[in-house]
Amino acid sequence: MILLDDVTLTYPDGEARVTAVDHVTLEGRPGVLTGITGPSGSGKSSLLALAATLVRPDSGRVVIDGVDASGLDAAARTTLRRERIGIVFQQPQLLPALTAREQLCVMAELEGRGRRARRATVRARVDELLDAVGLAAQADRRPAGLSGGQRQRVAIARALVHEPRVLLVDEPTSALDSARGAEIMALLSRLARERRTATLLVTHDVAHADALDETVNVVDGRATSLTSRSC
Ligand SMILES: Nc1ncnc2c1ncn2[C@@H]1O[C@H](COP(=O)(O)OP(=O)(O)OP(=O)(O)O)[C@@H](O)[C@H]1O
Repeated sequence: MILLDDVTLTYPDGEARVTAVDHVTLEGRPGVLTGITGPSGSGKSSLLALAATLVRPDSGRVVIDGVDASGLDAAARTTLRRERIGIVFQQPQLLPALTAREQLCVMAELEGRGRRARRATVRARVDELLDAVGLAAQADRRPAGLSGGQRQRVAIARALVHEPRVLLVDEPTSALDSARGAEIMALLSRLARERRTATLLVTHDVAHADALDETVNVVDGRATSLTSRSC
């Protein structure tokens, strides 16, 4: 679970400061895909950066799985991030020389799982994830041999290698046509449900709102409305 509790974030702007996030409270619960929508400049990316513990709020708390990240130093926040948070960026950012399977294995090694777990265990986990994102047949392909949607699927699987409790996704459909975009949104919805990951997803694209369980609309740094599919 992730809770942004009454968070405010400002940036320096000449002699003054610009308020990017203004007293926002937002919760991501296990198994729930929560969308963050709003116009350009409204503060969506800043909210995601707060959730990722990449920046500290000026006020308010960011609580991840019961741990208040706002009180931690940079090293402890990095550990928290590496253990409990997965991030999918707008562009998949894959390494050109590595196959889909290797992209995930490298991440498993970086996260220390390669040392702790037997190689065969890591390989089984990586293959299970590639299967879960529909890429079992493409596991040995490099990024150049994959479509844009397939590359984004690799990035999603890679973000889940260390079994994070929280998944943060930034505009995952912006480089895809609407059919591929809808497939990625359906995949993220299914993964959130099946893996019980609290998923926060920034999107401009209202066309994909159906896949979201909840939507927080942000305008001028403030959360103006919350819609829930279950209501
Ligand atoms: N590093 C920064 N320094 C100064 N101001 C910033 C910085 N990052 C964002 N801002 C300002 O904070 C506000 C919110 O920006 P943010 O990028 O979070 O919005 P956004 O909704 O993600 O926009 P977009 O959809 O265009 O990516 C804007 O006024 C922006 O200009």
